Amino acid sequence: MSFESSEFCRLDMKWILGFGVLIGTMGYYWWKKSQYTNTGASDGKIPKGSLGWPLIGETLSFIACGYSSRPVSFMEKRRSLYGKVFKSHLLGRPIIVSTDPDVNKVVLQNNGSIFIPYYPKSITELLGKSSILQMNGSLQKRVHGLIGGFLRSPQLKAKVTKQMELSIGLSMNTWKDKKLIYIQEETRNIAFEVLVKVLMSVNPGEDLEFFKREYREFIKGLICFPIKLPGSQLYKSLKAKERLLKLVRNIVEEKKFKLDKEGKLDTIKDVVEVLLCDAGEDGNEIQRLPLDSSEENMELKRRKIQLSQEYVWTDYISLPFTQNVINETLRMGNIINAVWRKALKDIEIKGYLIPKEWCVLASFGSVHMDDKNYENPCQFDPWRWQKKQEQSGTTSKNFTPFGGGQRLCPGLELSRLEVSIFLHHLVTRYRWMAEEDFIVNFPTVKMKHKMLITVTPIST
Ligand code: HEM
Repeated sequence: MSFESSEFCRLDMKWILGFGVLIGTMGYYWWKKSQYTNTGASDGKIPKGSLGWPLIGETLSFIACGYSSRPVSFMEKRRSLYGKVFKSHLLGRPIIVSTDPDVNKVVLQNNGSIFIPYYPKSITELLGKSSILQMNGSLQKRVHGLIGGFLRSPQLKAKVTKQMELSIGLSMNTWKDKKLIYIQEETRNIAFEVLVKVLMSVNPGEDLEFFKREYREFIKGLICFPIKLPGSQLYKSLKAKERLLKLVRNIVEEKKFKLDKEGKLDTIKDVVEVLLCDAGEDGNEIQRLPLDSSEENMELKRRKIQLSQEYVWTDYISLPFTQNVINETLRMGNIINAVWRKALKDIEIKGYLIPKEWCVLASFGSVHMDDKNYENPCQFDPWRWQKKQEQSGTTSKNFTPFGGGQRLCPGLELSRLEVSIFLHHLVTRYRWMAEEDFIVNFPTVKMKHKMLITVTPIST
């Protein structure tokens, strides 16, 4: 290439680059402006906030806060700048973030008609189109009703209780010799075993180990960059899902074959059978005991031994202080810290406009960790729940670990029951000292060092 032509090329490149930057900047400002003004008649009422950088918006600080020990700091910072409801741009979408319990309540209560679930792409890719979180209208209601009816049924709870006792017994019997226990691993294994049993009647063995292994890989991709190339986390998780589905399909086919052959099932054993038979049962009332001290678990155990009685599932959830401990754990743990929705039409809540097609992030974590709703929110204080009835700040709109409205978690009672059983056997069999540890919130909530404890058996 001659001097002139390479010089021309350099000049040309400068022009192209300069032009590119100009177009890019104009595009950015046009794009930003359009996000403020594309709402026609309702212009000007969109909550305040920043849309951040083109394309990535404020995603990087959102994720960085998620990895920190205080994931709600992303919300807190913006709440102090713009108010309880603010605008942002996350994971490729303009979004309205609500840390206001009243707004969250309206979002939860208007499922289907105004808001539909709208989770990040990695989640929807992994859960797939047939996930209940992607169902709407009458189909969602029907599937929710079937699953909920089954999960709340006293028969299932009785069965889960026996299984939990068995699993916990096997696990805790080995603790005497170990002394050092990774409590997170133990509880995860127990909960997983019981869940897979409840869903598909899978017993300990090769299949269960396969489920555990693949599920671990699957869950890693729930919040990640939505890139499906070989080697990426999403790709690996999708492959794990394929392998999981293959096994699930085999299990369902076997059950179907049996059902077709025999015409009906004598007893319904798991969620898959509920869905195949399309039948469910309603839950019953829980009797609460008047005790309210931390000794209640010991008291229950002594009573059971004295009367030579077996535990029934209602025993475990009748202990009010234990329920307070679980409430407080759910409040601070924020396992599901927010739900994601999309507005089907323009809607105004408390003076905030949520334009059609915009995404809404109803942040439960921010409400649970707000000192306006909970005094000293960073302090683990189960006693606060004893005053719950009198405290105006601790009403149900301020406590939504299981969501609300039509999509209220159907596994709510079962989860609480499982934790109650575990806590009962833990506090009545062992004393423990915990090593220092802290919560990691991304991509799922867990303890950084798997929560190591040193246990000492107690005699009763
Ligand atoms: C501590 C444990 C759990 C927590 C914190 C939790 C939390 C939640 C939340 C917040 C939602 C609402 C999602 C939304 O509105 O978009 C939900 C939905 C759901 N949960 Fe749970 N959950 C737990 C355990 C379980 C268990 C054990 C099961 C089943 C055995 C379960 C099954 C479901 C289902 C099927 C839905 C979808 C309901 C629908 O969209 O109609 N959950 N859960």
